Amino acid sequence: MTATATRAGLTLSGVTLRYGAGDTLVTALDGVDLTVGPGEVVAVAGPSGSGKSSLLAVAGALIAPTEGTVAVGGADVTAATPARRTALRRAGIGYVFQSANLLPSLTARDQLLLIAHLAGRVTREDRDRADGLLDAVGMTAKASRRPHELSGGERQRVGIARALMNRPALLLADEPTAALDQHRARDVVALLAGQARDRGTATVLVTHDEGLLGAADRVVRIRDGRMN
Ligand SMILES: Nc1ncnc2c1ncn2[C@@H]1O[C@H](COP(=O)(O)OP(=O)(O)OP(=O)(O)O)[C@@H](O)[C@H]1O
Repeated sequence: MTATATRAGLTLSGVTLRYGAGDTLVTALDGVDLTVGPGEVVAVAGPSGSGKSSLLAVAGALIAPTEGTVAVGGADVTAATPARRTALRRAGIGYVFQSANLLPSLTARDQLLLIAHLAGRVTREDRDRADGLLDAVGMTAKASRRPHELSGGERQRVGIARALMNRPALLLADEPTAALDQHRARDVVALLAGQARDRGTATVLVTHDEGLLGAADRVVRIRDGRMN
C-alpha cells in the first residue's frame, strides 16, 4: 500500500447490509455514509442490535455490503476479488477485539512478531518495530511475559501494539474495554486514541460505554442501521 493510499483512511458510501431474505430479512445497515480521516478517532455508539458489529464487519472487509462501497486506505474493497480483499485486510487493517485474543504460549514481544514468524522471516526492522510499539504502549518491562502473567489492561495494550504492527491505514476496535474496569478502560482508550493520532491511523471505536466517548474526535450514533 502506498503512502498516498494510506492517508485516505476509511470511506463508506451508501452502505446497506441486509441479512436473510423474505420474512427473515433484516436491514442491519441502511444507507450509511462515513468517512474517517487519517489519525482521526471516531467512536460509534448505539443500542444493542443497532448495527455496530455489522458496521465493523463491513468496514473490515469481512462482509461485503448488499449495496454501497467501502474504501480502505484509498483502495475500493467492495470491487476487489476475494483474494485481493484478503490481502487488503491483512495489509491495511488492524483489529482490536473485546479481549486481546493473545496466544497463550507466546511472550508479549512474540505476539507482535508472529506474522513475521509465519511468513518465515523476522528482520531486524520487525524486531525494532515491535520493541518501539511495546515501548509506546508502556510494556517494555513486561515484553517477555506470557498473557497469563499480564493483567487484562496490559493484555489489551499488547493487543493494541499488535494491531499497529503492520502500519494499518485503519484500526477497528470492537468494545476493546469490555473486560476492564472503568479506570483501566479509560487508560486503554486514551492509549488507543493517542497512538492512532500519532501514527495517522484512521480509527473506529465501537463502545457501549458513554464515559469513553470523550476520548474520540467525533462520535457517531447508530440506530436501526441508520447513522446520524
Ligand atoms: N448473521 C446474521 N443474520 C441475521 N441477522 C443478523 C446477523 N447478524 C446480525 N443480525 C441482525 O442485524 C442487526 C444488527 O446487528 P449487530 O450485531 O450489527 O448490532 P450491534 O449494534 O453490534 O449489537 P450489540 O451491541 O448487541 O452487539 C440486528 O437486528 C441483528 O439481529
